[in-house]
Amino acid sequence: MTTTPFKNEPFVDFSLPQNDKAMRDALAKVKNELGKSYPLIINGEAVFTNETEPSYNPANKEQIIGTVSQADQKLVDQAMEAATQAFKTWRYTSAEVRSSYLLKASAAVRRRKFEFSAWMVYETGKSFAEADADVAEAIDFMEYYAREMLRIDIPVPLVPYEGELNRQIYIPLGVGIVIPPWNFPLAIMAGMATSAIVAGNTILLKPSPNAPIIAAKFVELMQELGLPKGVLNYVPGRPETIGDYMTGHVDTRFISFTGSRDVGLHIVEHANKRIPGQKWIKRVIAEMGGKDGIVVDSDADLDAAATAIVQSSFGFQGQKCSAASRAIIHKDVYDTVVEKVVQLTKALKMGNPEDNAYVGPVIDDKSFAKVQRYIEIGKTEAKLATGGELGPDYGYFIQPTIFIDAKADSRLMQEEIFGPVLGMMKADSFEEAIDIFNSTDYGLTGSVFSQNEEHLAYASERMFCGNLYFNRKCTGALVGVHPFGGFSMSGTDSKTGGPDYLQLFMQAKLVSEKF
Ligand SMILES: NC(=O)c1ccc[n+]([C@@H]2O[C@H](COP(=O)([O-])OP(=O)(O)OC[C@H]3O[C@@H](n4cnc5c(N)ncnc54)[C@H](O)[C@@H]3O)[C@@H](O)[C@H]2O)c1
Ligand SMILES: N[C@@H](CCC=O)C(=O)O
Repeated sequence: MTTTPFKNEPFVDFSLPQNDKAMRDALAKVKNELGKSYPLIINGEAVFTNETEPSYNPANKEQIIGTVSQADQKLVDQAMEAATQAFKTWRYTSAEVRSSYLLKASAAVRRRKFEFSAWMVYETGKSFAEADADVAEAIDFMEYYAREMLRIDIPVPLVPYEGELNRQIYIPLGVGIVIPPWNFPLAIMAGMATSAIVAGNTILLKPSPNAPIIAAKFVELMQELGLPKGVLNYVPGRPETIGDYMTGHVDTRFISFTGSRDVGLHIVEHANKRIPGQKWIKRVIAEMGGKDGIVVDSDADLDAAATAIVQSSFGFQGQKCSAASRAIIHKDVYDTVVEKVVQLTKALKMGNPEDNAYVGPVIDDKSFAKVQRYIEIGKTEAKLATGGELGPDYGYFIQPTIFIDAKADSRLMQEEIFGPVLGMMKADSFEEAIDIFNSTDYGLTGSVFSQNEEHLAYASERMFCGNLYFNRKCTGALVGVHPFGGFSMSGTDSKTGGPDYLQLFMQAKLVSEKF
């Protein structure tokens, strides 16, 4: 199958009236669809259960986006059986056919991009631009992985050996459990689901309880495309009811998880217990938290640095694993950078994502309480420079908050908050700034603003993070361009959107023919 070369999906320019109108029309259309009930999808069939869970709009706590049926362990077994049966044929389906489903899906999402963005505005409180970037990334993942599967399907050249024909091929693993987070509810969910299935596996997709409707809409789309039944099973359910059951299931061959450090570590530990009758070591791909930072050198472009700090810290209310929750500034420019960052932050508009406000709500009551706890902790560890107050009480709104004169080993600067809270501190030297950056358990993203080539070379070698950016923000990796994943407690460095990713869901087989 020939395809055009991969290129990233362009972002929508909402400053153009026609795009702004298209988005608002999509919001109106989706608003009329709020409140529906969504079933499990097992073996291509809709399964409604008595147990259901509502998904709420974080910007309007009373508004129900939809209610979702909930799987119990019996239904997980049914889904596991469906996936196991489907694997028997899907595994031998050609790479071209498997890839074609992803190309059709990306085209369908592209046609409906405003609609999918509208679902994210309602279900997760994303601004227009953040929702569009999520949709664009979902399209990119599918376009990229479709092409990657075709590339991997061509055996790599081995050392020639007289009288033998040898080739190394990649074959799928089996039935996987795909467990995405809520914060990139289409992009990461779709990327995780389609990478596993294009590699020839079949899956049980357990969506986040905070974003099950968007996942349901995506699964509907895959079904409309005719994806064979049993390949993608939609199995929402309470983690405490089915989480360990799924990841500890004897028929589970691999787990693709993206989420918090604690849950990721729990899954790694739980999946490593061999179940009687289990014929393999479960493979776990886990992408976890971050405590990312931006280092500003004494010779940096201070306006560019300040803008990048604010974008990286408060885009989507700081609810990104890549978000800059730390700014580490050379002492010579500290006061100037603090002043610029505080000024830019005070200018950010908080409001309803439906009105395209830049700062929307945090995702739910638990996050709302957690961020407030860290603001109180921050007040004991550093100096509050701006923010710290709550927004309108019809949603989970918290002002973008900045603490200055923070200490490297404080909780504020060590623990993932996952909200609109930034800690700023000064470093006596560039080298000390790099040491401070490296002083957490995480290693996901980081940026350096400097015009000193030697310092950039030093950072390239010494800054310990999976995604290191020079003179730009530390969020917004592009599929194929910035393979994404981190070290230490940020996960297994799976590098989503990169040339090594699909092989994580496959195993290499050597075929040797003597003639
Ligand atoms: N490294 C990355 O690429 C990346 C990307 C996005 C988010 N994240 C991280 O994810 C976190 C935010 O997402 P979240 O709140 O959804 O994380 P979370 O860990 O609370 O949940 C992630 C997923 O795990 C499920 N889950 C929870 N307990 C489980 C269990 N015992 N067994 C099976 N599944 C279980 C949840 O239902 C959800 O689907 C942050 O820490 C963020 O840094 C990391
Ligand atoms: N890949 C995204 C972050 C995903 C985690 O939340 C970025 O690069 O900003």
